Amino acid sequence: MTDTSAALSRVFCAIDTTDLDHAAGLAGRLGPSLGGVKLGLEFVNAHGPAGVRKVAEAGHPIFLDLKYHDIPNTVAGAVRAATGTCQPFMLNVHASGGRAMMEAARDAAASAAHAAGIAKPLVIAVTVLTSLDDADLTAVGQYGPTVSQVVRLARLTQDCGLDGIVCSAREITAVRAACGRDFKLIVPGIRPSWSETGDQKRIMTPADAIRAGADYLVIGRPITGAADPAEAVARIAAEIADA
Ligand SMILES: O=C(O)c1cc(=O)[nH]c(=O)n1[C@@H]1O[C@H](COP(=O)(O)O)[C@@H](O)[C@H]1O
Repeated sequence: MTDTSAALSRVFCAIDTTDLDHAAGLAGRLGPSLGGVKLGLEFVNAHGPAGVRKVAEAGHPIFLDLKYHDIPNTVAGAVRAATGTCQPFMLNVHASGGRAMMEAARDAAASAAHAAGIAKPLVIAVTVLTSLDDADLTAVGQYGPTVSQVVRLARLTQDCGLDGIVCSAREITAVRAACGRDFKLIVPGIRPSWSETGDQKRIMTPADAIRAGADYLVIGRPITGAADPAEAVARIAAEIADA
């Protein structure tokens, strides 16, 4: 990849904050080529759908990251409500919520988007959080290397008719082999060599993750915690463009 605009279009910036003005201002400063903005539990619990709509005024597609994990009826209701009020480009559930829950989420997103006359959001499923490693999985009773659990949940997600998954860059090759090229892979746990790891355990650099086959990278603190977030984004785009 040689074009920095194309590189930037693969990046969703995770804006995890309770400060509405900061979030909206940051979204406006990150440039029109940015793939999108991810808003999650911290921001949405503080500001709700009205806050999401405010940040969306910057013009970026919104990844609504609320990681739904509940009984099918409850998740369907949440997805229906969120699709109408937040009009996200993409939203997520936990794959470990199971088949009926994922199918309910898929159908709710489609029917709510149809009713609102908007495009159906991509519905994706989180496999194994990037903050977990093999030992953490074993501690919660899930044995076997993390990659096996990710591939198992990726196959189930695809079989339920969802659009893709969230996984770490380390599982991309195995998931591509199992699920093919068209299944969307959204990849957090991205750490440029110049950034701090923090609570993430399964990490990779932006360039290596794109090289491995990620569709979108989700990057938060390396951008939002930088002295100059726009400069950090430009640096990441240049690294990806060189990949
Ligand atoms: O679904 C997600 O977005 C997600 C899944 C996952 O396995 N790991 C993960 O880090 N995320 C989110 O991706 C973002 C990563 O942020 P940073 O660690 O600051 O780059 C956070 O907002 C997380 O909530």
